[in-house]
Amino acid sequence: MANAVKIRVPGTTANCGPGFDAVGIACTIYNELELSLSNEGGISLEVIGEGAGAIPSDNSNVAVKAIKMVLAKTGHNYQGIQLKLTNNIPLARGLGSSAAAIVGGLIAANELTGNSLTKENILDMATALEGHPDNVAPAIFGGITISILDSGNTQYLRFLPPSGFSMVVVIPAFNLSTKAARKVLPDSVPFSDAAFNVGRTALLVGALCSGELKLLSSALEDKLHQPYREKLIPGMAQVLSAARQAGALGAALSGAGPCLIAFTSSNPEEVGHAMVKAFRIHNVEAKFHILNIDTQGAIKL
Ligand SMILES: Nc1ncnc2c1ncn2[C@@H]1O[C@H](COP(=O)(O)OP(=O)(O)OP(=O)(O)O)[C@@H](O)[C@H]1O
Ligand SMILES: N[C@@H](CCO)C(=O)O
Repeated sequence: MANAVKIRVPGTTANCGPGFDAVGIACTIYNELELSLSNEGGISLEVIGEGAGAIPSDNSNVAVKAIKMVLAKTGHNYQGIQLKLTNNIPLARGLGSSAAAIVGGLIAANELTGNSLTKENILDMATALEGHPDNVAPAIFGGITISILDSGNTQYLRFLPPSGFSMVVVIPAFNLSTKAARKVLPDSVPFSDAAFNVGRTALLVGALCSGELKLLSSALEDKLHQPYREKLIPGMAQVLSAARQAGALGAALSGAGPCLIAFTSSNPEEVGHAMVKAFRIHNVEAKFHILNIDTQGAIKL
């Protein structure tokens, strides 16, 4: 058996309202991925926690795809891939579970093959596997990231806000795959909706950079994806409104959903309970986590 490595990767909330496919925040909820590579044998997988019994143990596993991508790129021919996943990030809920698996797989395989890839190489590879950079960038670098694809390369900016806030993530008891949540999006949008989002996204980044958090109320508004995804999440508008009424600075869909996220600087418990109650009125059971910004990104343990 070749040496083994353990990587911890944060969950992430993407879009943050208007910043579709571009803005993401690393959150203090973590998965751990332990990898061993050997010359013989196939794929073996142990999953503890979220996704146990549901995550595939063959080549369709996104962590395995990521590991194989590194092996191919670095010219290694290991046949044995032994994986142990300890998962806290719920699957297909909008907290970047697939990004965490991809980033964990890429970084672990890079560690075991001589660390020849830079974090920027890892970001490009992760974006190629995930399809968009907004979850993988904060999972790698921590903090808040703005990331875009430019001629096949991922450009990113990472920063931390000057003043802290809590994120209340409400997790309903049903899955929604990103694939399904992207299918409901239109091919084109009215010019006025695009302009609406350009302004809100600029305001969002400015508010987060400057600490002018009271601007989040308007800065989290979106017309590019949330209105189309609302039909997939019973009670979404009412839950977001309940968060604001309970004192949140603003609220939005987390990633592709179905989690909803509220940003608050004072009373996260109250906001969480109000959101869960609003979901229950629509016959959706839910629980909430109070998360902060993870500043480290993926690390070797
Ligand atoms: N720890 C894991 N190991 C391997 N595969 C995983 C793991 N976690 C999630 N996946 C795969 O990723 C899929 C979920 O990805 P999807 O993009 O739909 O949701 P998400 O990443 O949780 O949400 P979002 O992208 O909206 O934040 C799962 O169905 C599973 O196939
Ligand atoms: N930007 C992505 C995030 C989910 O992976 C989306 O909204 O589809």
